[in-house]
Amino acid sequence: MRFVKGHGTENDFVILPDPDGVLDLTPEAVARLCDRRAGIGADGVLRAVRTKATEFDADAEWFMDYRNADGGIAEMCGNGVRVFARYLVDAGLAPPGEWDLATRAGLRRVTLGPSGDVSVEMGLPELLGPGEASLAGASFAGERVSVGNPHLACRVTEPVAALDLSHAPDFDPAVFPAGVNVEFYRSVGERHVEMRVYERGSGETRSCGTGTVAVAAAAAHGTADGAEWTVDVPGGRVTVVLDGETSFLRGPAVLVAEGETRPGWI
Ligand SMILES: N[C@@H](CCC[C@H](N)C(=O)O)C(=O)O
Repeated sequence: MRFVKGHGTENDFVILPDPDGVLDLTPEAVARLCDRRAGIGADGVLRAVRTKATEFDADAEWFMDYRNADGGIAEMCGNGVRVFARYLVDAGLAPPGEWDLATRAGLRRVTLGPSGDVSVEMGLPELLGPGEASLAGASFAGERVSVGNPHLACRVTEPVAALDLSHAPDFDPAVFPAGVNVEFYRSVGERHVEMRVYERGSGETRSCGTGTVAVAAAAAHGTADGAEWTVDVPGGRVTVVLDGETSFLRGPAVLVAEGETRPGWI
């Protein structure tokens, strides 16, 4: 099985080229690929399949089939879209410029040159009201946000580096029946926040694109039309623009390796 490895602010992915949709990608295979000791290691898998080879009906040539490291399916992955677009352009499967790709959360418009940062239109983040999570016995109030996938953005006052994210935050499954990605963010300047995240299905990651949009939306709370937010994550920095009708996520997308899994391993 051919693969490419890439990351966006160190949120890393195994990309599986599967233009004709012939791969039988089981949750177990995804978990093995993502295993950091016994596999290639990644926060998730991006299967690159032509939309016409899927059950989805969308006006885009390519569909991003995203899976979390535990093998579960998620609706959207902001950094994944950026890395996926960089892969398609690098492989000559899509042109530099502006075009749509299909995801389970709908079409996403990407903008990119032959190299460098990738920007993706993420849609309007939906603020859904208050929520709560607890971590190491402490309770954190947050804002529930949908960016196609579910988030709880919790504002904190201490540096986020001080948080113990070695265990998953607890939350009320009645409030988050499909699970939730939990972000902790602190304001460090004007429209500038630092953030850490514990992702559903992947654990703590060094960045989460949809999470950065959720955090910017929660911090702005509907007051920042046209405003540009800087979000620092453990893996680097991204920019989020909220314009009242949609949002944009911009940041680096890097391909680092490619190869072939050993026959019979998966
Ligand atoms: N890292 C991603 C989000 C991936 C999906 C998430 N773990 C979920 O289950 O919703 C991003 O960059 O947005």
